[in-house]
Amino acid sequence: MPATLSHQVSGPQLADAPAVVLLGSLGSNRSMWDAQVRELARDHTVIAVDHRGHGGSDVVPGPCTIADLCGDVLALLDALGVDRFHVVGLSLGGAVAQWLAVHEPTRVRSTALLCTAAKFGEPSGWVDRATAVREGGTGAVADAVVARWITPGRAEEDPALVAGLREMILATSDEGYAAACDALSGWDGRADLGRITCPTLVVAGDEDPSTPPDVLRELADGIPGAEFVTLSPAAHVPTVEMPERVSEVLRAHLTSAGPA
Ligand SMILES: O=C(O)CC1=CCC(=O)O1
Repeated sequence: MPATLSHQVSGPQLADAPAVVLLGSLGSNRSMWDAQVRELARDHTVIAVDHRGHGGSDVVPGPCTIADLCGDVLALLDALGVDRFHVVGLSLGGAVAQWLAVHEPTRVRSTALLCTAAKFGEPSGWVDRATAVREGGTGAVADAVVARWITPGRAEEDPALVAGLREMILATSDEGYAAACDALSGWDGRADLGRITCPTLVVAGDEDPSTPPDVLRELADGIPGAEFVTLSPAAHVPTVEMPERVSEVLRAHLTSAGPA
């Protein structure tokens, strides 16, 4: 049964305005896309979404899979009357975007995969993180996670940005966060990458310790015709660290992918 997802629809809601779905990382909410929403909503219907257990979305107790998260997004889009869409996903959101591109090829117009992976390391790391959060809450991991989101140089210059991101993680439901870790532990999309046929952009952060550029390069190499861009200086969440550059790269991708 799909979860009801908190979301924000921005921009022209006309039949001819292409829809763009924005899906964020583990422990985030849709405010991580605020800058990109402002830019892209000038001429797209932008749907920024909170994953289940994140932001204002339903919390569904117990483990889930990437396919479950995709089912939530598809149910939301069906309810909004959106048939075809571009999907932009960062990290966890990028796994959801990959799955959608593989399994819903007639609906997905293009994908942009930011700071993500076809497999996020060994499953045991995610099982351990899920246990840590179920036992100690998101506070048990927040400092370590936020240190990977922003480059050390930027974190030193902008402690308010770091504090805001930490709050975002702390505001995520403990069970929602842990369930998303379960989804990441079971995620391995490597065998399916060749089935992604839509225009695809892959974006790396040059200082991303979670999904370093070689992981993104491997992802791009597995997807026929994928374009690859590295942002610098950027860690795991460039949408907040270098928002204008991310908006520019996404606009160029959406323009070249076209509405069809
Ligand atoms: O939280 C992290 O360590 C990085 C990450 C992996 C998947 C995701 O969404 O964030």
